[in-house]
Amino acid sequence: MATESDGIFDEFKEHSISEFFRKNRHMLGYSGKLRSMTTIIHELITNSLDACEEAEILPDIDITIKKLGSDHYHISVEDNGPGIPPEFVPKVFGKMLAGSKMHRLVQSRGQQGIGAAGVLLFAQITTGKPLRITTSTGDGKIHTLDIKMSVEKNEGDVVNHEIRDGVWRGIKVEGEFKEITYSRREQGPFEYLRRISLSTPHAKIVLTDPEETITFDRTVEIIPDRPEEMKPHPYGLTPDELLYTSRRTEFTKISSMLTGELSRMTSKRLKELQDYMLRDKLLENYRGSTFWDIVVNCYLNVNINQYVGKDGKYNKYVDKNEISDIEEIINTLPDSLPDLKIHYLKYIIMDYLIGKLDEETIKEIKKHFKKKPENFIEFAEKNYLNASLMDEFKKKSRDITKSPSEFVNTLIDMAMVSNEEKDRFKNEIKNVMKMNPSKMDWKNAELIVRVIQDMDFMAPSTIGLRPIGDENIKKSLSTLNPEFATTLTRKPKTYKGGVPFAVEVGLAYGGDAGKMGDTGRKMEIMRFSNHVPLLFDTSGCGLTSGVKSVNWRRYGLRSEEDVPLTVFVNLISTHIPYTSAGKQAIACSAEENEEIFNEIRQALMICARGMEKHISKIRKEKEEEQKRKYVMKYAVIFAEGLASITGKPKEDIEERIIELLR
Ligand SMILES: Nc1ncnc2c1ncn2[C@@H]1O[C@H](COP(=O)(O)OP(=O)(O)OP(=O)(O)O)[C@@H](O)[C@H]1O
Repeated sequence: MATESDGIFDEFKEHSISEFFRKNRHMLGYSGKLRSMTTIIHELITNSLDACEEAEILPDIDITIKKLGSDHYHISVEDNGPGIPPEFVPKVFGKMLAGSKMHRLVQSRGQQGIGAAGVLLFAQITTGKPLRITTSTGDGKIHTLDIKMSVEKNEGDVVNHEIRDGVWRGIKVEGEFKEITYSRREQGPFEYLRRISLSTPHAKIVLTDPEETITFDRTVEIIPDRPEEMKPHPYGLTPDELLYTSRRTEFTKISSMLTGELSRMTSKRLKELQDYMLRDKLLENYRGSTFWDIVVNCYLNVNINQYVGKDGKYNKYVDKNEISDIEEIINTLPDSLPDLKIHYLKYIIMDYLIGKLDEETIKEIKKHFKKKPENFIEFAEKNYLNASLMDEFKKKSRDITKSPSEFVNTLIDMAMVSNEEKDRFKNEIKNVMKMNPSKMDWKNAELIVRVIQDMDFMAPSTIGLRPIGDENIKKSLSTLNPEFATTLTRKPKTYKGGVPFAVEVGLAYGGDAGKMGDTGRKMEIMRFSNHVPLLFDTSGCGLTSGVKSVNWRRYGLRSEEDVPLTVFVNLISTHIPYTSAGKQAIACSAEENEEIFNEIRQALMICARGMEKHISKIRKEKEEEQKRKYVMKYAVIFAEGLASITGKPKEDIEERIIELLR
């Protein structure tokens, strides 16, 4: 019998990631002729800078752009980095989602493993030609490989491979591209390289464009320390990530995987983690029953369900006669229990009931319990619990007994949990910890992640982050010849539980700062992420919304339109939350990522205060100058008058008046 799905599924096919991007090249930034040109340069130069940074080499990068036809160019980018071993070249340039950076928590310009292969794909789909890669790791052999991409397989094919002897180290990528154009306009390679040289002052970049050779020389001779790799912080962990790690780790036990793969997870913390797991497993065991039921059935052994509705909430008023019931219940508490724990239990009973009692009754209760510790009634009045559900109890018990082992002991003391039960759960947890990580299941991953949230960990390490630094940003901004410049590098913080980031900002006011607009110079926002300039998708970027959220008028600017101001913002992180694979906008607006957004605002507002002082000082000086000029005009007339009255020389009087005014 024919079904509706017949026919539809005849067309069902699987596609490779390369096929996807062949059809959706705009997602990688290949849309529009100028943008495509800038994207090629961006992908290749950021790879060169990353490689040099990692190998601690001062980067020397040569870029040549030759025009072959109206939208047809030959581009070559050569670096003096560590080079790529020839066997990796087809993978780097012919395979998407392959690289050395995606799985590491290290601050780098690249993070996806798509860029280089994207360049090859673009050359191939616009000219049909391979990309030529010359590489040497400095071992005396220079390899030249022509690579094409087998799109269906997402693999690189070596079309030609030549080897010669020679002393050289680095990578040269050459290729022909169509559907691109070159211009020195704002979003072109020239401006991109100008900005990258501002944010990477230790790099020397030589651009030979169709007109001339321009050198963006290094302003700093020191190689910055290489960013350090950081392990993920427990707070940022999700069950899915934990499972993912457990399938890839080289550790053979879950316990050693946790201490080995996570930061701040010491063996002491690991022990604590197991205590928390025990607590949660015990509580989990009682899930579904109300606290009241547990208290009544397991501990007090008095049926008091009459006070509790099906939803676990108290459902009727307690009358005066029932007060004696409460007293009776409390009197049934075994004497053997430590005082503190008896009181704790009483609080909860009281909390529960008092929530529904009127003034009169409360007075009555107070009278009944007046022999008890003073803080008892006070506590019950202040903190009454309306809900007696298990979760509420859990929350409260966590607050009261911070330590999970203390809590478990309380449950045992209260006879709510037996020692055998505790040992059974404890063994279960021990076995989980001893298990091979490949055996970890979703349930255990979820339990571990949940209890981690209740634990105290030191904040994630941020030592691996490498800012551009105040001095370097100032040096860069000085190329704009501003009247005033200020910079600020904020202390590193973390977002989404554990990803380290830091914000750096700079303001340059006056001189060549700002960019030409219709009404003169206007505010210019220079966005950077991990030192890489972002030239496109300005309005969709959280860095822009951070800058725009500042009320600049409050800081002495008359408007944003007619001001010579350049705002420099660099976000550094081990993982930049880009909005797309094209990596030109960051998801860090107020709604998307409050932590980053607030840091940008804070940093800008601090810098803006300095700028405001400068602007008001300049304004004041101008006003005074104006006043002085005005008074001087009258000083001449005044001197003339005085000279005719006193008979003294006019010049002498004039001189004295000017002196006086000064
Ligand atoms: N010039 C180079 N020198 C040395 N290694 C390089 C160079 N270019 C690329 N690589 C290596 O090739 C890998 C893949 O590069 P690719 O540009 O595809 O991705 P990525 O830089 O890791 O991330 P993204 O896609 O975000 O740019 C890099 O991770 C790096 O290991």
